[in-house]
Amino acid sequence: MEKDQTENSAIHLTEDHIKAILMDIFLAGIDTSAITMIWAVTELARKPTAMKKAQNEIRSCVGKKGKLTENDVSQLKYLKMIIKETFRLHPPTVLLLPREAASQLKIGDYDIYPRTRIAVNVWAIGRNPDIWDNPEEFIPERFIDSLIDFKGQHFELLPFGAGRRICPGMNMGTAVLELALANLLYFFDWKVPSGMDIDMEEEVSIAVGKKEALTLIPVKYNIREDDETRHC
Ligand code: HEM
Repeated sequence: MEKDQTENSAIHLTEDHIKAILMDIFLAGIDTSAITMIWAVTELARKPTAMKKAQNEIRSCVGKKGKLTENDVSQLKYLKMIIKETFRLHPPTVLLLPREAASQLKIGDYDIYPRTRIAVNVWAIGRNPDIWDNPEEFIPERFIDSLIDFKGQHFELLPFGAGRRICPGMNMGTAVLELALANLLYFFDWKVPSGMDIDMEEEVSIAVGKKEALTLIPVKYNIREDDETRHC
């Protein structure tokens, strides 16, 4: 970045800018994606039918190629539903970033005065029974015929926020998640150790992750002779 700077650059970046950009990527970008990945695998481990369905989709798409690319991932419809459903139940930034009312307004029965700090509880919105059927249950299929997406246009599902302060790393975060999750599901079957219950307690912090580490046994998937590469 520093090397690309010239006298005539439209934007002049100092070393402090570069440090801040890197800090943003590490603080805002890594925990959130890692936490979402852990919740997705946790939910799938608790719902083996959904895990199997996702693996069938991925394996029949990749076939004997033995390698997943971003092009493959763009075709994986069920995987994308799993990610949406994970964001609904486990948005890592549960209260988004705080807002401040610029002027007097009314939200429902509440009068909000200027400069009031407002937190949007997207965790609660994602579990609101007035919006979602069986809200506590992990059901990726609920998105089959639904137009609801998480890009800030549908207020039922706001894991990345909305408006001018929407997460600028949304596309990168989603791409990383899709590719990493697809790889984990393609290369391994995941078993819950016998006699172990999966704990769902959350660890309250800026990004809300799983309190207890997730322990699963990976079983390497062997590509079969009859696996065909289908263009999915
Ligand atoms: C699963 C992945 C991610 C989730 C769920 C997520 C979620 C969020 C949320 C909810 C906000 C606040 C938006 C609001 O209040 O309206 C935010 C802000 C932000 N995110 Fe992300 N994020 C993710 C990945 C990333 C990545 C990969 C980067 C950078 C590489 C990133 C950089 C940022 C930055 C810089 C802000 C502050 C933006 C501002 O204040 O204007 N995020 N993110």
